[in-house]
This record gives sequence, C-alpha cells and structure tokens, in this order.
Amino acid sequence: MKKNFRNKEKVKVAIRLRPYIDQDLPNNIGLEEQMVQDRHILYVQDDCTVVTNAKVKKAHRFDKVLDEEVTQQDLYEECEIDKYVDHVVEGYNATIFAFGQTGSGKTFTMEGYKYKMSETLNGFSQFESTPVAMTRQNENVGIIPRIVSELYEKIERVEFKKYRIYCSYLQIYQEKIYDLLNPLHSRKDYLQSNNNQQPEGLKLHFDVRNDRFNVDNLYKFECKNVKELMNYFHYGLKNKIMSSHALNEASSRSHCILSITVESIERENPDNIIVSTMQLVDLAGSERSSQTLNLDLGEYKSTKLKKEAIDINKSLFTLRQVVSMLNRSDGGKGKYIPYRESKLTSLLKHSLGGNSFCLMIACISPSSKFFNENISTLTYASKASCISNKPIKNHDPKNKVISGLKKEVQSLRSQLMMAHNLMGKSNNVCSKCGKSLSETEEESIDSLPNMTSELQENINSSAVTPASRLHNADGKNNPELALSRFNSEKQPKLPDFKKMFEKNETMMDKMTEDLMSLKEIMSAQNKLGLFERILLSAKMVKNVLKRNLELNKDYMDHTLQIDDLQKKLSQFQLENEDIRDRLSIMEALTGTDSYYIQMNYSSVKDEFTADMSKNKKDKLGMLNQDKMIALIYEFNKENSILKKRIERMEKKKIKNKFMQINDGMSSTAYSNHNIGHNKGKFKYGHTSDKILEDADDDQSYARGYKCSSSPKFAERHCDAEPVRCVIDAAEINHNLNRSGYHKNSSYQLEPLSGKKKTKNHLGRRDKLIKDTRGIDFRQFDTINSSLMNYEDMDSQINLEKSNIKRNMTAIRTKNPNSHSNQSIYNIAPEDIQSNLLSKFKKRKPQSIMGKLPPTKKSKTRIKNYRRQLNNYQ
Ligand SMILES: Nc1ncnc2c1ncn2[C@@H]1O[C@H](COP(=O)(O)OP(=O)(O)OP(=O)(O)O)[C@@H](O)[C@H]1O
Repeated sequence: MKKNFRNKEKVKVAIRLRPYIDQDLPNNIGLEEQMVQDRHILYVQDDCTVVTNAKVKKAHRFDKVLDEEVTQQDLYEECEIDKYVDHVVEGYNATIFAFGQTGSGKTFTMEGYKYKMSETLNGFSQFESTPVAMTRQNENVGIIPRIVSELYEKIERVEFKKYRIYCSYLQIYQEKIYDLLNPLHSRKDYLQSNNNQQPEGLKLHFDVRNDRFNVDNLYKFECKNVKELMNYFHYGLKNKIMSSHALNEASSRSHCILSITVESIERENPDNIIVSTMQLVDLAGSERSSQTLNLDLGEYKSTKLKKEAIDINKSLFTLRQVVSMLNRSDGGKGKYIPYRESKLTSLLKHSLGGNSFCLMIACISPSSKFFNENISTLTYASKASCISNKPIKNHDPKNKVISGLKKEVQSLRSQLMMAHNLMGKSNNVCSKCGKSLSETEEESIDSLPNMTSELQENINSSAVTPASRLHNADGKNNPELALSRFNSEKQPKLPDFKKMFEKNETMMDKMTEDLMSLKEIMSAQNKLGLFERILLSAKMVKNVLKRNLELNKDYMDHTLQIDDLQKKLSQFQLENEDIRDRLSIMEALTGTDSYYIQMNYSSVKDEFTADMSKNKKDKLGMLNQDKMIALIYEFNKENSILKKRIERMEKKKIKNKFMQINDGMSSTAYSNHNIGHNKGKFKYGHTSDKILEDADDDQSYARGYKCSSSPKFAERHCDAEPVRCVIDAAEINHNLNRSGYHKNSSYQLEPLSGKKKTKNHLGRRDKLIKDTRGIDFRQFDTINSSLMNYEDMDSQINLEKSNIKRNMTAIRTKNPNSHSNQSIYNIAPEDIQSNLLSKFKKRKPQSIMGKLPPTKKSKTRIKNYRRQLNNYQ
C-alpha cells in the first residue's frame, strides 16, 4: 500500500447553535424574553468562541462556532466542508458527524429535510404515525445533499482519473446494524415486530489489513450521478427509525451513517486505484427520559422510547469514553480505547484517532433549560477537538487483494513453468489423478488463466452491487421498484464477501496443491528415469557379461580343439621327423639324397609356422581348423611318402651292403670318410651297427660342411684361407678318389658358412687331412667278414624289414596318438584334401644343396632308435 501521510490533523469541531423552535418556548414567555434569559447563560462570543455563564463564565473555543442565524449554506462554507470533499476525492477518508442533544438540530444539519407525520400503519393501530422526510430541495438542505452535489462536481473536473462512487447507508438501532438500503431491513418490517422478534442485524468484522471494522453483507450501490446517490439516500431515509417525543417531533432513534465510497482510477495506470470513504453520521441524540416523555405518549411508546434512550445513551457514553481517552496528552497511546464497546465507536474507529479527516458538528440548543446538556456537549466537543488523526491516502483493499493475487499467480506460473521445463516431455502417469503428466501439466497451465479470471470476477462481484435492481428499464433509479423486486424474491442473494474470498483462497489452495502435485510428479519422474537408466545399464552389463561368458566358453572350446589339433600335428611332426631321421639313416646307408621329401617337409613346416604366427594375432586366438587339418593331411601324406621311401631305402641299403661285401674298398673309403669327422672315435672291426653309428657322424659332417663339386665353390666360401682350403679339399678328394668311393666326381670340403672361418675349422680340416692320410684299409676286411655271416640277401632284407616294423610298433606304442590314428584323416573334408592334393601336385621339387641338418632332438631320438634296434637284434 502506498501511503501518503499528512501531519497530524486535529478533529475539527464546529458548534452550531440552533435557532429557537416551538418546543423551546414556553407558553408564558416570548421569544425575545427567552432569548435574553438564555443569552445570559450561553452565547456566542465570536465565530470560534462560545461562552457559558452559569455559575462560572467560561469561554469554549472551537474551530468554528455558528450562531442560530447561520444558514445551511453558511455552515457548509464556514466549516469548509468542501475541503473534506477534496480530501475524499484525493483519496483520504473523511468523517463528518453531528453530535448533540436530542432536538438540537443534528438531523437538520446533516439532512435539512422537513418531516411530516405518516399515516398509521395498517393493522398496527397501536403505533402512532412516524415522521417522513420531505426531500424536496430548498435552501435548508443539509450537508449530505451538498456534499453529494459537490463531490460529483469535483470528480468531473479531474481529467487524469476516472471515478466510481458507491454508497451504503446503515443505521444502528439498539446496538444492531440495519441496512437502510436493504428492503428486508425496512422500517415496516421492523415496526411490525415486537421487542423479542426484531430482525437480526448485520454483523461487524474487523479487517486486520485495513485496521477497520466492516459490516458484513451491507448493500453497496454504485452511483453514476448525484441523482442516483440521492435516490439511495432518500430510500434509506424511509427506513430510518424515527419517532416523536416531547422534545422532537421527528427524532432520530438510531445512529445513521451514510458512506460514500469514492474509487479513483488513473486513466494511464488503471492498476493505480485509490479508494476513499466519506462517512456522514447523524447521531441519535442523548436525552433524558424525564424530558422526552410526556403524558400524551402511550405506555407502549413510552416504554419503547425509554429503551431506545437507554441504548442511545449507552452508545453515546462509549463515544464519550473514546473521545475522553483520545483526548489525553498522549492521545491514548498505550491505553485501551473502547472502540469495540459499541457498534457506533467501532464504525467510527478510523474517524476518531484514526486515519480520517474528521469534522464534528456539535449542535446545541439555545434554550437554557438544556444548559446541562449543552455543557456536556461542549465539554465532549472540546475533548474531541483535541483528538489527533493521521489521515492516510489509502488504496482500495480490493486492489490490494487483486495485486496480491496477481503476484501470487505470477509466482505460481513461474514455478509451474520451471517445473515444466525440468520435467520435460514425459508420458508418465500422475499417481494422484491417473492422467498422463503432460495432460496434468497442460490442464494446470490452462486452468491458471481461468482461475485467475474467476478470481478477478469474484473480486469484481464483491464490488459490483446489484444497482440494476433499483433501476427502471430506462435506467432511472426507482427505489420503490427495487423494494418490490426485493420483496418478490423469497430468498434474495446477498453478496457474501467472506465466502467469495474463501472461494478464492480455496482456488489458490487448489493451484498450490496442483503445483505440489506437479513437483511430486517431477521428482518421481526424475527418480523413475534414474532407476530406468540404472536398470537398463544393469541389463546391458548383464548381457555383456553373459556374452562374454559365452565367448569365453567358445574360446575355450576352440582352444581345446586347437590344442588337440596342435597336439596331433605335433605328433605328426614328431613322427615326420622320426621318419625323416630314419630316412636320413637310410640315405647314409644307401648314399641317396631325399631332398625332394625334405623340401616338402620344410615348405610345409614354414607354412605351418607362418600360419601359427598369423593365427596368434587373431582376436579370438583361434586357429584355422581347416588349415590345421590340411597340414595334418599333408604331414600324413608326407609320412606315407617317407615310409615308402624308407622301404625303398631299406631295399637299397641291403643292396649296398651286398655290394660292399663284394667291393671292400668302396665300403672302406666310405667309412674312412666318416672317420675323418668322428674326431678319432671310430673303432676298427665294427659291424653293421657301427656303420649306422658312422652314419650319425656323417650327419655331423654335413652340419659343418657342404659338399661341392667345384673347387671354385670352396674357394668362394673360404675367404680367410681360400688357397689352403682348396688344397686341403683337393687332398681329400684325391684320397677319396684313390679309395674308389667316388668315381664320377671329385669331392672338396669347404666351410658351411663364412662365420666359421676360424682356426678350429682349419684344425678340423687339418685333422681331417691327417686322419684321412692315416686310413687303415684293413678295417674293411673285418666288415666284410662280419657281413658274410648273413646266409643270403633275402633273409637279410626280411630281417631288416621286421626290425623296422618292430621299431615303428614300439614308437606307436609309446605314442598312441601317432599317425596311425586314422580318425584325423576323416576330419579333413574331401574337398580340402582334393585341393591340397592338386596343390602339391603342381608344386615342382626344388633342388637344394645338401640335406637339412638333424636337430638335437632328432639326434637323441636316433640314438634311442639305434638302441632299440640293438635290443631287437
Ligand atoms: N438550524 C436550524 N434552523 C431551523 N430549524 C432547525 C435548525 N436546527 C434544528 N431545527 C429544527 O429543530 C427540530 C429538531 O431538529 P432535529 O430533528 O434536527 O434535531 P435532532 O438533533 O436531530 O434531534 P434528534 O436527536 O431527536 O434526532 C427540527 O424540527 C428542525 O427542523
């Protein structure tokens, strides 16, 4: 709320001295005489001072003191009531109330109307006729009509604002609030009821935010112009409780408050709404029953008047208490101000010691017989003049509620949008409403404007009054028509502001609840999404692990298969090597080179090695089974060839032996050749097994030297001492040739490689030469004699065959997975075999120099083989 504080503003007090009326003049005295008597007791000294002169002369100073000659217009001007109108137009509250004894002219000052006695109500003969205001305009019109006229004139002169003016009119009768504009609170209904069945009054409630009391369900009509407002005012006057008594023919028996609410709206800024209220109060007059009652009044009326006087005096007593408390030097600060003690003081709370401009018009009677009442009035008027108010330009509480709701709605919108952004687009279902999340969001967002507009509508409805009910079809005010319409309605609906605001609060709660629901959904969504992602990740990990296990199992299976194949392949290799060694032995015995087979073996081995190294790089570490099978097949094929070769070699060996028997020189030369590489281990007179041993030495020879048919070859590979090497070789060749072993070629010796051109080589060659030179040809005689022990050639061949077979059987027994396992061949597909066959058929044998040197392993194996042969023999 934007507050414009003014300096403390004292409650203005004006004293109006009523002129004499008939009730003031006894029958036995004239006006002038009476005036002389009374002026001695009380008189107006100047426009601000009134003097009382009973026992003690006392001057009472007020803001304005008006004598009996002051007209209504003068009072309006002297009291500067137009300023109060200005204050209200500016946005301040203002209160003008008349105070004084009964018949002192309060109603005249406020209204200015004459009252006439009405006809007796039908069916209620016990009631006397009641005063009815004559509302014709004349110079005596009071403050209210003048204020209304000036108010509309003033607001029309303001261009930058537009105004809405509302009016309400109530009366407080016997501490009950009645709406003078509500037909249900008509005087007729009221008068028809007895004391125990009076209609319920309107309730007061305290508005904490505005620090003021409000009347529930009080009609508040918007008035477009002076006439409309005056019509409502006049309509209310008809419901005002009036009565006649000894002091006043038209005495107000209730406190009447006409509230004119001015709502100013800036044209450029419609949200800037200022609401101010002017309260025009006509109090009931304090009275003494002894003065008001007379013998002409009936019992019922006298009792009624007494009761009314008690209630009036009671509320006025509270008012005097409030004034007295506020009159203190501290303004009643920290003290209890009994505003709540009466309806009147509750409604005047902001006027006395509050935020309103306040004008108190204290009416006094010129008659000295009311001296005490006048003194009392002047006393409290003097106290009231010391009361300070703090006028505040206030805003319309409705506008405040609207702005607060707008801010709240804006805040909720932003929160909702934030929640919407966080949630994103989801199809999850709301746990509360069962709808999809997107639907809930959309409904909530869509419902916001509706709810906001509904709020606005409700708020507006609280301000918009059923003014149209009191209008004719042509728009003219017609209180009678309104009254009849209201009477025709069995249960007219009153605007229940409390229910409206409660409804608004309910809607706000619903919006908040929806927002909380959305937040909850968002939180659940986030959690659900997280769980789903975790579950998905766990499933993925589980699948990966499962796949990994399967692959591991497959890998192990393949590895086992490959290991098995490798094992079988190795067996074949071993067997192949074994056969190859035996073939070498046979070659040594028969003097035949088996380069063709060795070439195949070497190529297959290299190929196998290359495949192995290649397959090791395979991701799964799996060997190509087809390749393995092909290799096995090839080895098997080679083994078959080798075995056939061995058979041929056996035959050739027997044949050679037979020839050696016939040609001792050749055999001796051969043996000497081996002796030369045996480093002196040869022993004379050995039998055939010794020959085999010599063959082993022949392999040793082959490891260190190559045979060359050309001296130039030996010279090329003996860079260190080529001449000597050639000479040595020539000597060897000479000896060999001389021995007759090599008839068609001259053998020379040369180093196997240039790296071995050491003294040892030369020493070995020297030793060879030396040994060669020391050949004893008599050894061959011993051999020949031992060979002669064989009876015939066929028996010799058969014996050798059986020995080899036994040897092979022993090897197979030792190694059950040897090539005899025919299942291996069955593994290989026929097409692969055929392809391999065609492949090997196309391959041509390559000539190589010499033979592959036996490995250390094969050497050991040969020794074992030889030992086995010995055992068999
Ligand atoms: N200034 C005045 N000029 C002429 N007549 C006046 C003036 N003041 C009061 N009267 C007359 O005095 C009589 C009583 O006045 P009025 O009803 O206003 O008194 P009141 O204070 O309102 O009494 P109550 O408290 O009983 O209502 C009326 O008939 C009224 O016309």
